Amino acid sequence: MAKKQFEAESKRLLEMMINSIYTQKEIFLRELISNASDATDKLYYKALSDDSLVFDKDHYFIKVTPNKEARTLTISDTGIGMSAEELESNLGVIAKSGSLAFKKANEAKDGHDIIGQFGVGFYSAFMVADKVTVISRALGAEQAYKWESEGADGYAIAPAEKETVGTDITLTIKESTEDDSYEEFLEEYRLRAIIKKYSDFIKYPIKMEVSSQRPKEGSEDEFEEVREEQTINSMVPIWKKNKSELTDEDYTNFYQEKRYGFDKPLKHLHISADGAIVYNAILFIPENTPFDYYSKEYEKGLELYSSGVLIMEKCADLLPDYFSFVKGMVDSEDLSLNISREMLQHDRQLKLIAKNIKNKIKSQLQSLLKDERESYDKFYQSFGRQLKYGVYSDYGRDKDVLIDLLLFHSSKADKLVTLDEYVSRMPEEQKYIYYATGESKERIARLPQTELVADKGYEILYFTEDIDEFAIKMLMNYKEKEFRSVSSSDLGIDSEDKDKEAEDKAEDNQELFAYMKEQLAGKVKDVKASKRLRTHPVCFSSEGEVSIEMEKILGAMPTPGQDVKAEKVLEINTQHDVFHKLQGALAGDKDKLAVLTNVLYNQALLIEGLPVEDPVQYTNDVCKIMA
Ligand SMILES: Nc1ncnc2c1ncn2[C@@H]1O[C@H](COP(=O)(O)OP(=O)(O)OP(=O)(O)O)[C@@H](O)[C@H]1O
Repeated sequence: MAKKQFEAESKRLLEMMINSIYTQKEIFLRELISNASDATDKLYYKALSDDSLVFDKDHYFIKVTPNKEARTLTISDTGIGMSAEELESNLGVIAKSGSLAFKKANEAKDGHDIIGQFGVGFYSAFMVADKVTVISRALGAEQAYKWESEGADGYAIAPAEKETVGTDITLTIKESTEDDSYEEFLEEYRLRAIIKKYSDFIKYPIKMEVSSQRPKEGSEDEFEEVREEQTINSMVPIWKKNKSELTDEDYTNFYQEKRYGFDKPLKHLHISADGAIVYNAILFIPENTPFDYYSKEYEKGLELYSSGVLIMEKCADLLPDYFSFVKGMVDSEDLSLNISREMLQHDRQLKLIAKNIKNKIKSQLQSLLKDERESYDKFYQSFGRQLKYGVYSDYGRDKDVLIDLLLFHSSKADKLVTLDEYVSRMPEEQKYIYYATGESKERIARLPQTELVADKGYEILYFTEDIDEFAIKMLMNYKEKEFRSVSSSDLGIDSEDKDKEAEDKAEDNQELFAYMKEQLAGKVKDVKASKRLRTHPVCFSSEGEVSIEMEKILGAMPTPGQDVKAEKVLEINTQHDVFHKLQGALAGDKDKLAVLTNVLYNQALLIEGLPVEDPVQYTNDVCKIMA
């Protein structure tokens, strides 16, 4: 059977190309500037093997010239140019990349990276132009040629005049419609912004004539507008510079110029990786929490460059959620781009980079914690909560990465402590890592439930954020020491006398506790003599997985029908005077016992920061006692 070639309907293909590949029109400029840069790189390569050519980088530039009256935008370069045949084959055949062919023929790899590879970027000009005119003179040729096209209808090539080697591409910008404005592509400020955004690190100067204000000659306070040619791009990417040449100030300037944040970076990381995957990255840990950081509006991600050209403004896949505060950029020549350069074809390389970056950030944070504790504390103030969310989310999948980066308030230190610090100073007989939850350190320190643990001289971690206890539940233990809430029914503390005493009291006071329990039916699971209270009369402890703090947090969430309750146990201090009142009331005045029970129950609620269920009843009961 005879084999036939597919026929591409070029017109349709061009239309599809123009209208469906790119999501943003502005990238046409990136594509044309990248082509101009490739054309100049080709001269450089030629000079490597041709002694008659001298390549002096300073002689080459790219120029962008808008002309509002004529509605044109011209991109000129001093690169290698194209002959009539090259115009025909490179611009007349969609998906034919002269640049890719050139790159393959010149395997040299020394930082002059040819950008083009798909052979389609040029046609993106038709997204904003009705007509594209290319005038080009090839290196070594006397005659220049003009290629002109109005898009799908085809193109024409004819001899033309051009004094110097290189290419001028002139776009006749489309008229604006109701939906789309094209005028912006003739505006100086807009062109400058697009160049800065995508092509800032093109290694040849991108020049444009711009207006600026200058003090008038002979006058101190008068200014005049002048037109002058300026180089818009920074050219040398800071990440390609030698680390030893760069100061902290250089990095801070880069951070601010790139508008990664309005603050100063707390720390930077400069990575030049050339292992399994080659990439450069500059990453920043910001000093302050961005105002929208803990909201769903916040978008994580790093800028992604391929050979110095911006591909994606926020590549989310490069950062795990728990490090979403990190800002910065990654540049790699090893990425498999898709045709629009807006996405990556397959993400093996990206996954490798992301993994590498994650490890680097973690080690950076670890050394900050070890060597610059004050800075780490500052960082933790801003982003510690995110690390704790990281421990909790995905069923604790990443807890091992994060566990040593966590800090908590403590009963024994003015500053935040790590779990390692806590465990390393635990007395030998201490079984658990104790924690207590509450609104603030001060309030937690006053909680009756902490009395026994504190009396024992054990350190207590103070959990002041909603996420703390949830994260700890996910961790379960640290260095084989289990976490235990000071409110839990079993504190694992041997206080035999107390235990015995409480058991005897329970025995003796069975009737009293049973009566109180009945009074509080549906509200508490049990009423019993406390082993943990020393001076306070009453408190709650909880049984089961849900703590009282968790009940509060879950109760405050706007999820209807989610009524998760802790199993509360009302603990009574049998050493306290009020206990004798209870005993007396059981024998003589049941009504009074009911009043006392209700008041004690509500007091336990108040201590926990839970709402009193019936404030009128409660105050009336208090008054009954007072009267
Ligand atoms: N300014 C220029 N000077 C010299 N040659 C050019 C110029 N612009 C385009 N070309 C030639 O035209 C070819 C097609 O350009 P086009 O932008 O469509 O694709 P590309 O740059 O090769 O690939 P990509 O689609 O990845 O950008 C280029 O490969 C190059 O050979």
